[in-house]
Amino acid sequence: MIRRALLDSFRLRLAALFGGLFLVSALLAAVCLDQVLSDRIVRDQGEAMSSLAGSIAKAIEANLRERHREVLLLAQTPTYIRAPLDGDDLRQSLERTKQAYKYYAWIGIADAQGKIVSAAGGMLVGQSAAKRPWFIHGQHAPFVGDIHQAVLLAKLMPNPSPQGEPLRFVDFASPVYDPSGKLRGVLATHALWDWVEDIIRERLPAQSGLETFIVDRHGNLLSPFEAVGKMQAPAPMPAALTFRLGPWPGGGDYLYGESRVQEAGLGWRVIVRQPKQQALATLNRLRGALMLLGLAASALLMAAVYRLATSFSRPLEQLAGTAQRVGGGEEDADWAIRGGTQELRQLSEAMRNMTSSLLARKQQLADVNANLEQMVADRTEQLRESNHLLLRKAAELALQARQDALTGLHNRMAANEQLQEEHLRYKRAGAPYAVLLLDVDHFKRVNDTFGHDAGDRVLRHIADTLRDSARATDFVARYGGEEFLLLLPATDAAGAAVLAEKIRAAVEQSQAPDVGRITISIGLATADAADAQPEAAVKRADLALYRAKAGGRNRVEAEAAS
Ligand SMILES: Nc1nc2c(ncn2[C@@H]2O[C@H](COP(=O)(O)OP(=O)(O)OP(=O)(O)O)[C@@H](O)[C@H]2O)c(=O)[nH]1
Repeated sequence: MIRRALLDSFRLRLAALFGGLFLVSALLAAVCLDQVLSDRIVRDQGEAMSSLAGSIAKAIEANLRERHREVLLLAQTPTYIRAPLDGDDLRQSLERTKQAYKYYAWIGIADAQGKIVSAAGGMLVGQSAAKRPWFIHGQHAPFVGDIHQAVLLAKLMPNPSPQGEPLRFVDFASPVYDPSGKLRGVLATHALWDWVEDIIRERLPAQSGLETFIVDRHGNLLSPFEAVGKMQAPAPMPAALTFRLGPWPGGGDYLYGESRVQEAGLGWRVIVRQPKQQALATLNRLRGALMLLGLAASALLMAAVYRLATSFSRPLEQLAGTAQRVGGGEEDADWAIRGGTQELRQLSEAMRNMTSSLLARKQQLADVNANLEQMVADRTEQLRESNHLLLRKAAELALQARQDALTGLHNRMAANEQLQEEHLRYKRAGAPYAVLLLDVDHFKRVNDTFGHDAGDRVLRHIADTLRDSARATDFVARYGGEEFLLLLPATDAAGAAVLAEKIRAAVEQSQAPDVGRITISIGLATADAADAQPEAAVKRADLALYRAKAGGRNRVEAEAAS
């Protein structure tokens, strides 16, 4: 998750992209540079080695030339031309010459037959040099002999070399003539090979890692001694070349420079070599330095890009944070950003405007919603009131439907419903009920005599009287025309008869409006277990009423006993 978050970061991605690109560029540049530098370094190193070889060759040449000239000049001095060859003058000259140059191992003179007649330190005097090359060639012309091991001198000279290196010499010889030009003898010196070694040492520090070889014209190694006879020298380079990078006979790759010793026709070559690996060490170091430089520069660039990207991304993060706060309900969040480019400031301004616009619309919507809610509440209240009114009206209507308009008593429909209820209660609980059916006597005459309105008033008077006489639990209804019904719950026939008589008497004794005295007839019946419907009791009460009418009116008549 953390890694994903890191990779998701704008600044890290940008820094990695630029750092990576730079690193790849640096690597490509390093590869190209490597090729160029590699050629350049090989050339410089090769030329340096060639130059070193040249410097050594020149020093050898100069020395050879000097020794050669010294012998030549000595042979032309008067002492050598005129003095006896075995005389003191000549011997002293030989001694002085030997002492003047430390590498002279031997200096002496042989007569025309090759017999050594004088020498510094008296060495080899009396011995024959007739077969020595220096004598053979030196009779005719100045001679410089190739390096050779001591033949005659070896037995006479101590060898200081701890490695057992034999004494080796380079011979210089010159013919000695008398004033008439006749050969008197041959003057010769044997110079120790050490002078060559010293020249090399002077020019080549021991720790340089460079090796120097001297090769004769036959390709044989002359120096160093350890390599003589064990190592082969590479073939001479073409004149156009001064150095070469390649295999060395016998193994290994080397960079080596070569120079020829031009003096005395010896045909020596001086070769300075270095293992290829070592020669290219500078390149390797340079390569490492370049890599390090590339890496360091990449890291620096990444840091710089990271800083730059941070300055770009921080305002964006600020905007994202503000957007989150606005989303979370902080409507007055500040959209201002610190720093950033013109485009980011434009974005910030646009976000601020968009938020303001959205918030204004949200407020409008809230207002509309609030109005709507108020409207719904108002409508609901109106509906509730209408409903209430409707229910009240319905109740009133229901009441009216069961009320007699003239007397205010229950009407026939209400009486029938009440009878049904009471009959069910009777069936269920066994509580008996009684029914009184009342009819105004000769009511037609009232109407006829006093008018219909007076008749109505009489009916209202009788209703009042019934209301006053009956118990609160009794049900009084106008059953039709001038006929009334009383339903008496929990009342037996005797109780009902008492009430009926009380009512009858009350009506008779009352003064009806306009009319004065008025009477009523009453039929009485009680519920019977055999009654399937309450109408049966009403029917029986009606029969009793009929009998009361027939019996003379103003009386109570109970149902006939069954
Ligand atoms: N004023 C008035 N008269 C009514 C009303 N209902 C019925 N009547 C009258 O009551 C009279 C009933 O007369 P009848 O049925 O002949 O009986 P009666 O005259 O009372 O005679 P008996 O019942 O035999 O004593 C009729 O003339 C009806 O018009 C009413 O609401 N108001």
